[in-house]
Amino acid sequence: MLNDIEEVLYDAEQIQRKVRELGEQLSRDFNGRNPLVICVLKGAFIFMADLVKSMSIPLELDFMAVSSYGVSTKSSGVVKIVKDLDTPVEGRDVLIVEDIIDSGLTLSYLIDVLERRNAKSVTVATLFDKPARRTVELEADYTGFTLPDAFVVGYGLDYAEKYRNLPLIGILKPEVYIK
Ligand SMILES: O=P(O)(O)OC[C@H]1O[C@H](OP(=O)(O)OP(=O)(O)O)[C@H](O)[C@@H]1O
Ligand code: HPA
Ligand SMILES: [Mg+2]
Repeated sequence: MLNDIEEVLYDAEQIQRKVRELGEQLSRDFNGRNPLVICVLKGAFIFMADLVKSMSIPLELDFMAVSSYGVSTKSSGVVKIVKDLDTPVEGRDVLIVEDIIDSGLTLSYLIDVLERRNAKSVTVATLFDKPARRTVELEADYTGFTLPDAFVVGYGLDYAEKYRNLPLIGILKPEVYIK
């Protein structure tokens, strides 16, 4: 798997340190609000698991699966809800946990859905951000790392469902996806 990585951007230790900082910050900011923390599957599953372990306040979890990339390094532009939440969001302080914001299409769609369901507040925490690729204007409230304009994998992020289990984040060699 590591043979397919062109460059490691952040190793496991750097990621763990950042996730801990974000968790501590979120614990301070959401203290007393019992947030509904939403994991955007599949990509965010590792970040979510590590993040909530660093959050020392009462909170609830739920999961939503959306997909727009398929077997491609470019967004199809069509965001599909593959699995919806089990919990009503009306009146709740919602914290969306994302692995990466790239074009911004996934997140702008999700924010819209949650606002239409009358969430009390919608806050976004993303571990990675690729601002150079944005097609809709959008910024996260909490960001771990800003990345260059390259297709990355690891720490939950995939190419064609592979590499999610790498503990680091790295740039995928273009020859893996350019045939
Ligand atoms: O800002 P965007 O251009 O919308 O890209 C970001 C989204 O794309 C990826 O999900 P993907 O659709 O690949 O599904 P996955 O999480 O199951 O891999 C990633 O996990 C984000 O949710
Ligand atoms: O760079 C990326 N890698 C993996 N999945 C993604 N989804 C959006 N951008 C990316
Ligand atoms: Mg994906």
